[in-house]
Amino acid sequence: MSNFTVPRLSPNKRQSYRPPSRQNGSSAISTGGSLRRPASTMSLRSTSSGIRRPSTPVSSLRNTSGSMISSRASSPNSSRPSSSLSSRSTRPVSSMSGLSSRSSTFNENIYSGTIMVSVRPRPLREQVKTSWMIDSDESTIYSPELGDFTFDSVFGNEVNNQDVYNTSVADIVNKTLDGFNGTVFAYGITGSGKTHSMQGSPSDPGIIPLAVTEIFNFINENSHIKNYSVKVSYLEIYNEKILDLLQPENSSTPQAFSSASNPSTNDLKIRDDPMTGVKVVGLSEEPVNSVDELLSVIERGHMSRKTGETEFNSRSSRSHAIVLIRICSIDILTKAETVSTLSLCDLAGSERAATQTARRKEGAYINKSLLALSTAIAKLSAASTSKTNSNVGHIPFRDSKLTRLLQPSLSGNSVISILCTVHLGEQSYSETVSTLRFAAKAKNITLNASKHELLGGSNSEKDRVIEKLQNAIQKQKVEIELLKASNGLNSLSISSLGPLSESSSSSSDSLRLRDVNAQLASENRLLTERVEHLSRLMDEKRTENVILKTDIMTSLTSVGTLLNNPTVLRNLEELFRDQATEIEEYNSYISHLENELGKYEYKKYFGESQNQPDSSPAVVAVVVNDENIECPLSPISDSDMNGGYKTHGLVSPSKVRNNVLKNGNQRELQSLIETQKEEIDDLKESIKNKDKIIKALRTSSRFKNSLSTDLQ
Ligand SMILES: Nc1ncnc2c1ncn2[C@@H]1O[C@H](COP(=O)(O)OP(=O)(O)OP(=O)(O)O)[C@@H](O)[C@H]1O
Repeated sequence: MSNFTVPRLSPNKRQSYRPPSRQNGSSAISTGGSLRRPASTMSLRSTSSGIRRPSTPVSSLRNTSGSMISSRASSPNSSRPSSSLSSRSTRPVSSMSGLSSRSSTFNENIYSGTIMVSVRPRPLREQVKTSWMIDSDESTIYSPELGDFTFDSVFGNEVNNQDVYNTSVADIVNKTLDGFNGTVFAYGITGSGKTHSMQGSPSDPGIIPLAVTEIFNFINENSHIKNYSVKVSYLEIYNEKILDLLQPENSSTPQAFSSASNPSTNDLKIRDDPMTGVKVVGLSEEPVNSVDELLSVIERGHMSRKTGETEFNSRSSRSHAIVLIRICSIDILTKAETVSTLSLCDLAGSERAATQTARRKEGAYINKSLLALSTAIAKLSAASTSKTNSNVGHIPFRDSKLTRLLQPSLSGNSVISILCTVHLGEQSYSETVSTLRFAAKAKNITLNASKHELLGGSNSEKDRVIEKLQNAIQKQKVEIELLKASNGLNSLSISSLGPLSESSSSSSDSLRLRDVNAQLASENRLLTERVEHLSRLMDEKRTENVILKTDIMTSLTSVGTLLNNPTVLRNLEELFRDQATEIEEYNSYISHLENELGKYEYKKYFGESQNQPDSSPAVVAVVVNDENIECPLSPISDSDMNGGYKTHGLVSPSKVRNNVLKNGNQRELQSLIETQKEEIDDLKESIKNKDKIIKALRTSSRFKNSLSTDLQ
C-alpha cells in the first residue's frame, strides 16, 4: 500500500499561506489550543543587536504531552485562508514575489531574489534539555552562546507538513508551473525530520505529495488554456553512485549485459546539457497523468531506496534521493512552450562516525557530499555578498555527485527553498549550530532564474532564438571559409587523415572537415572519459582519507573525552603517583640488595675477617662469563689498589677465580651471585615496565593539556 495519502487541495487553497500573525503584520499569537504566552507577557531578553524583544524558550514551548508549540496555527486544511485566486495565469505579478521574505524582484520571465530558507526543529521529548529559543516572530532561533539566527521561517512544534508546505514550498511549485525551474531540499542531521517533512505519512502528507497534488490541481484548472505533459524521474545518490530508482538494475538488466548502448543503471553519468545545465545520461522518465499515477511511481522508486539504522534513526536514509518532475506546457493560442523541472530532494543526514564498517563507509560518502554542498554554498554565499565578486574562486561543484546535480540550481538557474531540519536537544547542539550556519550562508545566495521558454513562444522570444541560431550558423560559415582559405591550416588539420587530393572540391573539403571534426570529437570523448576515470580515482582516494580521518578523529575524540572526564583524570593521576612511589621503593630495594651483594662478595673475596670500608661504594652488577668477570664497581687485587675499588673495571677471570677458590666454595658463590643477579634483572625489568607506564601517562597528560589549550 502506498505510503502517501493524497491530499486533495481545493484549487483556491493553492496560494501561499501566511499564518495569521504574518498576514495582519502583527506578532499576535494564535491561541488555537496553544500554550504560548501572548507577546506582551513574554519575558524580554536582549539580543546581540541590543534590541529587546519577546522570546520563548524552546523548553517552555511544550504542551502537556511534552510536544513543543509555537504561534503558528496548526490547521490541517481548515483554518487556512481561502484566496480569491481563480487562475494562476491571471494572478497579478506582485502577488508572486513572496518567494523569499528578503528583497526579491520578479517579472514575467526573470526572478531575482534570495533562496527561501526555513528551519524546522523536530519535536523534543519531555525530558530532553535544550538551550535554544524560538522567537515569537517565527523567523528567529536563538542560542545564549551564539545569539540569533534569522531565516524566512522558523517553525514551531505544532505545525504540520501542510503548514510547512504552504509557507516554504508552495511559491516554488507555483513558479515551476510558470516555467521556472524549482528546487526544494531538506537538509539536516540524521533523524532530524527530513524524510518526515518530504514524504510525510498518511495522516500528515509531506512536501512531495502536496507538491504533486498542487501541480495536477493547477493543470486541471488550466487545461483549457494550455496542453500539459508531466514526466517523472527518481534517482538516488548512494556512495557517490547515481542509481535510477525507477529502474533498479537487479530488476531488469543484469550488470553483465549492461553496455554503452544499454548503460548500467547502477552508476549513471552526469553530462553538461545546454538546455538543463546538467543531464543524467540514461535516467528513465515516466509520463504520468494524475496525482495517483505520479505518487505510485514515486512510491515504487521509494521501495528501492537505501535505508539503514543509525544511532538516531531506525530507518535512516543512507542516500540522497531526488524526485524530478518535468512539466511541459504549450499555450493553445500562442504555441508558447515552456519546460521546467521541479526537483524535490530528501538528502541523507550527516552523522558522527558509525561503528559498522558499511555504515562508516556510507557515512563517509554522505559526509563528503554534504561537505561539498556546504563548501559550494559557502562560496556562492561569499560570491553573492562580496561587492566585487572577486577572490571567491572556483566553486567546486564537481567535488560530489550531489553538488554536480544541483549545480544548475545553485548557480541561479532555479528558484530554491531549503528546509533545514534540526534537533534542539543538547546532545545535538554542535550539529544544530552547523546546520544553522549552513542555512545562514544559503540565505545569502542570490538567484537570477529565468523562465524556460522554447521555440513557439511569443514572436519576440521566437525571433530571439532564431537570431541566435542564425548568428551561430553565420559564425560556423565564417570558420569554414577561414579553414578553406588557409592552406596551411587545412593541411595541418587534415594531415592526420591523409593528404587532400589535388582536385578536392569544396564538398569533399567539407567531408574531410567533418571527418576531422568526428576524430576530434572521439578524442575529446576519450579524454573526457580519462578525466572522469582520474577524478573517480581521486574521489576514491579522498573517501579513503575521509574514512581514515574519521577513524583517527574517533580515537582522538575518545581519548580526549576520557581525559576530559575529571574522575578518569583523578584516577590516572593517583595511579601515576602510586607507580612513582612503587618505583622509588624498588630502587631502594635494589640498592639494598646490591649493597648486600657487595658486602657478601667483599667478604668472600677478602676473607671473613676483613670488613668492607664504610665509605666503599656498592657493587652495582657482577656478570660472570667465560672470559671476563665484569664488575662495574668491582674490587681489584690488593696490589692494584690496596683493597680499594675501581669503577667500571674489568678484572681478569683467573684472578677472581683464584681468590674465590682461596676463600672456599666457588659454586656456592656463583649460584648466589646468579640468584642475586636474576633478582636484580627482574627488578630492573619491572622498573622498565613501570617506566613505560609512566611515560604513557605523561604522554596522555601532555595530550590532554594540548587538547584543552586547543579547545580554549
Ligand atoms: N516534525 C516532526 N513531527 C513528528 N515526528 C517527527 C518530526 N520530525 C521527525 N519526526 C520523527 O522522527 C523520526 C526520524 O525522522 P526522519 O526519518 O524524517 O529523519 P531524517 O532526517 O530523514 O533522518 P535520516 O537522515 O537518517 O534519514 C521519524 O520517526 C519521524 O516520524
